[in-house]
Amino acid sequence: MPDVSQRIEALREQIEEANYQYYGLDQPTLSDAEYDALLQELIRLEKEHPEFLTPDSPSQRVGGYIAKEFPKVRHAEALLSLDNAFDAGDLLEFDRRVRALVAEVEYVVELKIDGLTVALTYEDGALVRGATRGDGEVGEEITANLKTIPAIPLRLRKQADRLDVRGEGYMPKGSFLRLNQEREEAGQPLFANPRNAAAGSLRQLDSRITAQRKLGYFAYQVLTPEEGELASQTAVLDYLKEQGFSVNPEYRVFSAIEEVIAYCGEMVEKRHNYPYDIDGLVIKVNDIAQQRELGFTAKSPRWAIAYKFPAEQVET
Ligand SMILES: NC(=O)c1cc2c(N)ncc(C(N)=O)c2s1
Repeated sequence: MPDVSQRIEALREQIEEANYQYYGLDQPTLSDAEYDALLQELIRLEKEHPEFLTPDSPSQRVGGYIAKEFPKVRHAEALLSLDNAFDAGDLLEFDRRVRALVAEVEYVVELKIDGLTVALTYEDGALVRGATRGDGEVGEEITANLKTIPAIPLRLRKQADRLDVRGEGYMPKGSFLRLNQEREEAGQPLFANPRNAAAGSLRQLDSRITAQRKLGYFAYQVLTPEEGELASQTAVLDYLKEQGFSVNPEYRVFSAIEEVIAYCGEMVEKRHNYPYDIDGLVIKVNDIAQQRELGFTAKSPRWAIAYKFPAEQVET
Protein backbone atom coordinates (compact mmCIF):
# COMPACT_ATOMS: atom_id res chain seq x y z
CA MET A 1 0.00 0.00 0.00
CA PRO A 2 1.77 3.21 -1.10
CA ASP A 3 2.04 5.69 1.79
CA VAL A 4 -0.57 8.45 2.03
CA SER A 5 1.63 11.26 0.70
CA GLN A 6 2.43 9.21 -2.43
CA ARG A 7 -1.29 8.49 -2.93
CA ILE A 8 -2.10 12.21 -2.50
CA GLU A 9 0.61 13.20 -5.00
CA ALA A 10 -0.61 10.59 -7.50
CA LEU A 11 -4.22 11.81 -7.18
CA ARG A 12 -3.14 15.45 -7.72
CA GLU A 13 -1.22 14.56 -10.87
CA GLN A 14 -4.09 12.50 -12.27
CA ILE A 15 -6.62 15.29 -11.55
CA GLU A 16 -4.48 18.10 -13.01
CA GLU A 17 -3.69 15.95 -16.06
CA ALA A 18 -7.41 15.34 -16.55
CA ASN A 19 -8.01 19.12 -16.28
CA TYR A 20 -5.36 19.77 -18.92
CA GLN A 21 -6.78 17.13 -21.25
CA TYR A 22 -10.30 18.53 -20.83
CA TYR A 23 -9.75 22.31 -20.62
CA GLY A 24 -6.37 22.65 -22.33
CA LEU A 25 -6.62 20.14 -25.16
CA ASP A 26 -10.42 19.82 -25.26
CA GLN A 27 -9.91 16.01 -25.26
CA PRO A 28 -11.43 14.66 -22.01
CA THR A 29 -9.83 11.43 -20.74
CA LEU A 30 -11.88 10.76 -17.59
CA SER A 31 -15.65 10.58 -17.20
CA ASP A 32 -17.20 13.08 -14.76
CA ALA A 33 -17.83 10.21 -12.33
CA GLU A 34 -14.18 9.05 -12.46
CA TYR A 35 -12.98 12.66 -12.06
CA ASP A 36 -15.30 13.29 -9.08
CA ALA A 37 -14.22 10.03 -7.40
CA LEU A 38 -10.54 11.05 -7.60
CA LEU A 39 -11.31 14.56 -6.32
CA GLN A 40 -13.43 13.25 -3.41
CA GLU A 41 -10.66 10.79 -2.43
CA LEU A 42 -8.08 13.62 -2.53
CA ILE A 43 -10.28 15.92 -0.41
CA ARG A 44 -10.85 13.09 2.11
CA LEU A 45 -7.14 12.19 2.37
CA GLU A 46 -6.14 15.87 2.77
CA LYS A 47 -8.77 16.26 5.55
CA GLU A 48 -7.41 13.15 7.33
CA HIS A 49 -3.80 14.31 6.80
CA PRO A 50 -3.79 18.15 6.74
CA GLU A 51 -0.01 18.08 6.99
CA PHE A 52 0.01 17.15 3.28
CA LEU A 53 -2.37 19.93 2.16
CA THR A 54 -0.74 22.52 -0.15
CA PRO A 55 -2.29 25.68 -1.66
CA ASP A 56 -1.77 24.43 -5.22
CA SER A 57 -3.67 21.19 -4.64
CA PRO A 58 -6.58 20.72 -7.09
CA SER A 59 -8.78 20.18 -4.04
CA GLN A 60 -8.57 23.96 -3.63
CA ARG A 61 -10.63 24.33 -6.80
CA VAL A 62 -13.85 23.68 -4.90
CA GLY A 63 -13.24 26.93 -3.01
CA GLY A 64 -13.90 27.54 0.64
CA TYR A 65 -11.97 30.72 1.20
CA ILE A 66 -14.20 33.68 2.19
CA ALA A 67 -12.57 37.05 1.53
CA LYS A 68 -13.67 40.11 3.55
CA GLU A 69 -12.83 42.39 0.61
CA PHE A 70 -10.54 42.30 -2.40
CA PRO A 71 -7.11 43.82 -1.85
CA LYS A 72 -5.96 46.18 -4.60
CA VAL A 73 -2.97 45.06 -6.64
CA ARG A 74 -0.87 47.08 -9.13
CA HIS A 75 -0.33 45.25 -12.41
CA ALA A 76 3.25 44.49 -13.48
CA GLU A 77 2.39 46.29 -16.75
CA ALA A 78 -0.71 48.38 -17.44
CA LEU A 79 -3.57 46.55 -19.11
CA LEU A 80 -4.37 48.99 -21.92
CA SER A 81 -7.63 49.11 -23.83
CA LEU A 82 -7.78 48.41 -27.55
CA ASP A 83 -8.57 50.97 -30.20
CA ASN A 84 -11.82 50.05 -32.00
CA ALA A 85 -12.53 49.56 -35.69
CA PHE A 86 -16.15 49.39 -36.89
CA ASP A 87 -15.80 48.95 -40.65
CA ALA A 88 -13.41 48.25 -43.52
CA GLY A 89 -12.32 51.89 -43.64
CA ASP A 90 -11.14 51.79 -40.03
CA LEU A 91 -9.21 48.57 -40.70
CA LEU A 92 -7.59 50.00 -43.85
CA GLU A 93 -6.60 53.06 -41.82
CA PHE A 94 -5.10 50.80 -39.10
CA ASP A 95 -3.13 48.89 -41.74
CA ARG A 96 -1.87 52.14 -43.29
CA ARG A 97 -0.63 53.38 -39.90
CA VAL A 98 1.12 50.04 -39.27
CA ARG A 99 2.76 49.92 -42.70
CA ALA A 100 3.98 53.51 -42.30
CA LEU A 101 6.24 52.12 -39.56
CA VAL A 102 6.99 48.51 -40.55
CA ALA A 103 7.47 47.05 -44.00
CA GLU A 104 6.23 43.44 -44.37
CA VAL A 105 3.54 42.61 -41.80
CA GLU A 106 1.46 39.55 -40.91
CA TYR A 107 -1.74 39.78 -38.83
CA VAL A 108 -3.17 37.31 -36.31
CA VAL A 109 -6.94 37.57 -35.84
CA GLU A 110 -8.41 36.16 -32.60
CA LEU A 111 -11.98 36.05 -31.27
CA LYS A 112 -12.79 38.92 -28.91
CA ILE A 113 -14.33 37.11 -25.93
CA ASP A 114 -17.11 39.05 -24.21
CA GLY A 115 -15.90 38.54 -20.65
CA LEU A 116 -13.44 40.36 -18.42
CA THR A 117 -9.70 40.57 -18.69
CA VAL A 118 -7.83 38.77 -15.89
CA ALA A 119 -4.09 38.96 -15.22
CA LEU A 120 -2.35 35.89 -13.73
CA THR A 121 1.09 35.69 -12.11
CA TYR A 122 3.04 32.45 -11.70
CA GLU A 123 6.21 32.16 -9.61
CA ASP A 124 8.33 28.97 -9.74
CA GLY A 125 5.50 27.43 -11.72
CA ALA A 126 2.74 28.03 -9.15
CA LEU A 127 -0.19 30.44 -9.52
CA VAL A 128 0.48 33.09 -6.86
CA ARG A 129 -1.85 35.89 -7.87
CA GLY A 130 -4.73 36.72 -10.14
CA ALA A 131 -6.40 40.09 -10.57
CA THR A 132 -9.16 41.84 -12.47
CA ARG A 133 -8.23 44.59 -14.93
CA GLY A 134 -9.61 47.34 -12.64
CA ASP A 135 -8.63 50.71 -14.13
CA GLY A 136 -5.82 49.09 -16.12
CA GLU A 137 -3.13 50.05 -13.60
CA VAL A 138 -4.64 48.67 -10.36
CA GLY A 139 -7.01 45.70 -10.18
CA GLU A 140 -8.66 43.60 -7.48
CA GLU A 141 -6.82 40.53 -6.22
CA ILE A 142 -9.21 37.56 -6.72
CA THR A 143 -6.74 34.65 -6.64
CA ALA A 144 -8.91 32.31 -4.52
CA ASN A 145 -11.79 32.70 -6.98
CA LEU A 146 -9.60 32.16 -10.04
CA LYS A 147 -8.24 28.93 -8.53
CA THR A 148 -11.73 27.45 -8.85
CA ILE A 149 -11.60 27.76 -12.68
CA PRO A 150 -10.29 24.44 -14.07
CA ALA A 151 -9.13 26.17 -17.30
CA ILE A 152 -6.61 28.12 -15.19
CA PRO A 153 -3.68 25.81 -14.28
CA LEU A 154 -2.59 25.89 -10.62
CA ARG A 155 0.86 24.81 -11.76
CA LEU A 156 2.60 25.33 -15.09
CA ARG A 157 3.57 22.23 -17.07
CA LYS A 158 7.07 23.51 -17.96
CA GLN A 159 9.74 25.23 -15.84
CA ALA A 160 9.41 29.05 -15.67
CA ASP A 161 10.79 31.28 -12.89
CA ARG A 162 8.06 33.87 -13.40
CA LEU A 163 5.25 34.11 -15.93
CA ASP A 164 2.66 36.89 -16.30
CA VAL A 165 -0.34 35.86 -18.40
CA ARG A 166 -3.31 37.87 -19.65
CA GLY A 167 -6.57 36.34 -20.74
CA GLU A 168 -10.32 36.64 -20.66
CA GLY A 169 -12.50 35.18 -17.90
CA TYR A 170 -15.96 34.37 -19.22
CA MET A 171 -19.16 32.46 -18.52
CA PRO A 172 -20.12 29.90 -21.21
CA LYS A 173 -23.67 30.36 -22.54
CA GLY A 174 -24.74 27.00 -21.03
CA SER A 175 -23.60 28.02 -17.55
CA PHE A 176 -25.37 31.38 -17.97
CA LEU A 177 -28.72 29.82 -18.95
CA ARG A 178 -28.56 27.27 -16.08
CA LEU A 179 -27.60 29.97 -13.56
CA ASN A 180 -30.48 32.25 -14.55
CA GLN A 181 -32.91 29.31 -14.40
CA GLU A 182 -31.77 28.56 -10.84
CA ARG A 183 -32.06 32.25 -9.92
CA GLU A 184 -35.52 32.50 -11.42
CA GLU A 185 -36.66 29.44 -9.42
CA ALA A 186 -35.16 31.02 -6.30
CA GLY A 187 -36.86 34.34 -7.02
CA GLN A 188 -33.49 36.07 -7.36
CA PRO A 189 -32.73 38.84 -9.90
CA LEU A 190 -31.43 37.49 -13.22
CA PHE A 191 -28.10 38.41 -14.84
CA ALA A 192 -28.56 40.46 -18.03
CA ASN A 193 -25.84 38.65 -19.99
CA PRO A 194 -22.92 36.20 -19.56
CA ARG A 195 -20.42 39.05 -19.18
CA ASN A 196 -22.23 40.52 -16.17
CA ALA A 197 -22.67 37.02 -14.73
CA ALA A 198 -18.93 36.35 -15.12
CA ALA A 199 -18.04 39.68 -13.48
CA GLY A 200 -20.42 39.00 -10.59
CA SER A 201 -19.11 35.44 -10.20
CA LEU A 202 -15.45 36.45 -10.19
CA ARG A 203 -16.10 39.13 -7.59
CA GLN A 204 -17.83 36.80 -5.11
CA LEU A 205 -16.29 37.04 -1.65
CA ASP A 206 -17.08 33.35 -1.09
CA SER A 207 -15.02 31.31 -3.57
CA ARG A 208 -17.36 28.33 -3.14
CA ILE A 209 -19.96 30.35 -5.03
CA THR A 210 -17.46 31.15 -7.78
CA ALA A 211 -16.65 27.40 -8.00
CA GLN A 212 -20.31 26.63 -8.73
CA ARG A 213 -20.53 29.14 -11.59
CA LYS A 214 -18.62 26.99 -14.12
CA LEU A 215 -16.53 29.84 -15.53
CA GLY A 216 -14.01 29.58 -18.37
CA TYR A 217 -10.75 31.33 -19.25
CA PHE A 218 -8.91 31.85 -22.54
CA ALA A 219 -5.26 32.88 -22.23
CA TYR A 220 -3.92 35.07 -25.04
CA GLN A 221 -0.85 36.99 -23.91
CA VAL A 222 2.37 36.72 -21.94
CA LEU A 223 4.10 39.89 -20.64
CA THR A 224 7.68 39.19 -21.72
CA PRO A 225 7.61 36.91 -24.79
CA GLU A 226 11.27 37.77 -25.49
CA GLU A 227 12.30 35.94 -22.30
CA GLY A 228 10.75 32.78 -23.65
CA GLU A 229 12.23 33.46 -27.10
CA LEU A 230 8.71 33.72 -28.41
CA ALA A 231 9.01 35.70 -31.65
CA SER A 232 5.35 35.90 -32.67
CA GLN A 233 1.82 35.98 -31.27
CA THR A 234 1.17 32.51 -32.73
CA ALA A 235 4.29 31.24 -30.86
CA VAL A 236 2.88 32.83 -27.68
CA LEU A 237 -0.43 31.00 -28.17
CA ASP A 238 1.40 27.67 -28.72
CA TYR A 239 3.49 28.29 -25.59
CA LEU A 240 0.42 29.05 -23.48
CA LYS A 241 -1.20 25.83 -24.67
CA GLU A 242 1.95 23.84 -23.81
CA GLN A 243 1.92 25.39 -20.33
CA GLY A 244 -1.57 24.02 -19.73
CA PHE A 245 -3.74 27.05 -20.47
CA SER A 246 -6.98 26.92 -22.40
CA VAL A 247 -6.23 28.87 -25.62
CA ASN A 248 -9.04 29.73 -27.99
CA PRO A 249 -8.38 27.69 -31.17
CA GLU A 250 -10.27 30.05 -33.50
CA TYR A 251 -7.42 32.22 -34.69
CA ARG A 252 -6.21 32.93 -38.22
CA VAL A 253 -3.05 34.40 -39.76
CA PHE A 254 -3.31 36.74 -42.76
CA SER A 255 -0.67 38.71 -44.69
CA ALA A 256 -3.00 41.32 -46.16
CA ILE A 257 -5.56 43.56 -44.45
CA GLU A 258 -8.01 42.77 -47.29
CA GLU A 259 -8.04 39.14 -46.10
CA VAL A 260 -8.63 40.35 -42.52
CA ILE A 261 -11.55 42.47 -43.73
CA ALA A 262 -13.07 39.51 -45.60
CA TYR A 263 -12.70 37.30 -42.50
CA CYS A 264 -14.36 39.97 -40.31
CA GLY A 265 -17.31 39.95 -42.72
CA GLU A 266 -17.56 36.15 -42.50
CA MET A 267 -17.43 36.20 -38.72
CA VAL A 268 -20.31 38.68 -38.37
CA GLU A 269 -22.49 35.84 -39.71
CA LYS A 270 -20.85 33.21 -37.48
CA ARG A 271 -20.67 35.21 -34.24
CA HIS A 272 -23.36 33.06 -32.52
CA ASN A 273 -21.78 29.73 -33.50
CA TYR A 274 -19.74 29.48 -30.30
CA PRO A 275 -20.66 28.27 -26.79
CA TYR A 276 -19.55 31.67 -25.42
CA ASP A 277 -20.30 35.28 -26.35
CA ILE A 278 -17.93 37.18 -28.62
CA ASP A 279 -18.32 40.88 -29.46
CA GLY A 280 -15.74 41.16 -32.22
CA LEU A 281 -12.25 40.15 -33.29
CA VAL A 282 -8.81 41.26 -32.12
CA ILE A 283 -6.33 41.93 -34.93
CA LYS A 284 -2.65 41.96 -33.94
CA VAL A 285 0.66 42.32 -35.73
CA ASN A 286 2.06 38.78 -35.41
CA ASP A 287 5.78 39.59 -35.11
CA ILE A 288 6.75 40.52 -31.52
CA ALA A 289 9.74 42.66 -32.59
CA GLN A 290 7.43 44.67 -34.87
CA GLN A 291 4.99 45.07 -31.97
CA ARG A 292 7.83 46.62 -29.97
CA GLU A 293 8.74 48.90 -32.89
CA LEU A 294 5.13 50.06 -33.15
CA GLY A 295 4.74 50.56 -29.39
CA PHE A 296 1.78 52.26 -27.74
CA THR A 297 -0.17 55.51 -27.85
CA ALA A 298 -1.17 57.01 -24.48
CA LYS A 299 -4.02 54.55 -24.17
CA SER A 300 -3.65 51.70 -26.69
CA PRO A 301 -1.14 49.48 -28.53
CA ARG A 302 -0.40 50.64 -32.11
CA TRP A 303 0.05 46.98 -33.11
CA ALA A 304 -3.48 45.79 -32.34
CA ILE A 305 -7.07 46.86 -32.91
CA ALA A 306 -10.47 45.44 -31.99
CA TYR A 307 -12.97 44.99 -34.81
CA LYS A 308 -16.39 45.36 -33.13
CA PHE A 309 -19.32 43.47 -34.64
CA PRO A 310 -22.21 45.74 -35.68
CA ALA A 311 -24.87 46.16 -32.96
CA GLU A 312 -27.72 43.75 -33.57
CA GLN A 313 -31.38 44.67 -33.87
CA VAL A 314 -32.85 43.42 -30.57
CA GLU A 315 -36.05 41.49 -31.28
CA THR A 316 -38.71 43.61 -29.55
N1 LIG B 1 -8.35 44.77 -24.06
C1 LIG B 1 -7.52 43.91 -24.67
O1 LIG B 1 -6.35 44.12 -24.84
C2 LIG B 1 -8.09 42.61 -25.14
C3 LIG B 1 -9.35 42.12 -24.91
C4 LIG B 1 -9.56 40.84 -25.47
C5 LIG B 1 -10.74 40.04 -25.40
N2 LIG B 1 -11.85 40.49 -24.77
N3 LIG B 1 -10.76 38.82 -25.97
C6 LIG B 1 -9.68 38.33 -26.63
C7 LIG B 1 -8.50 39.07 -26.73
C8 LIG B 1 -7.33 38.51 -27.45
N4 LIG B 1 -7.44 37.29 -27.96
O2 LIG B 1 -6.31 39.18 -27.52
C9 LIG B 1 -8.46 40.34 -26.12
S1 LIG B 1 -7.15 41.48 -26.03
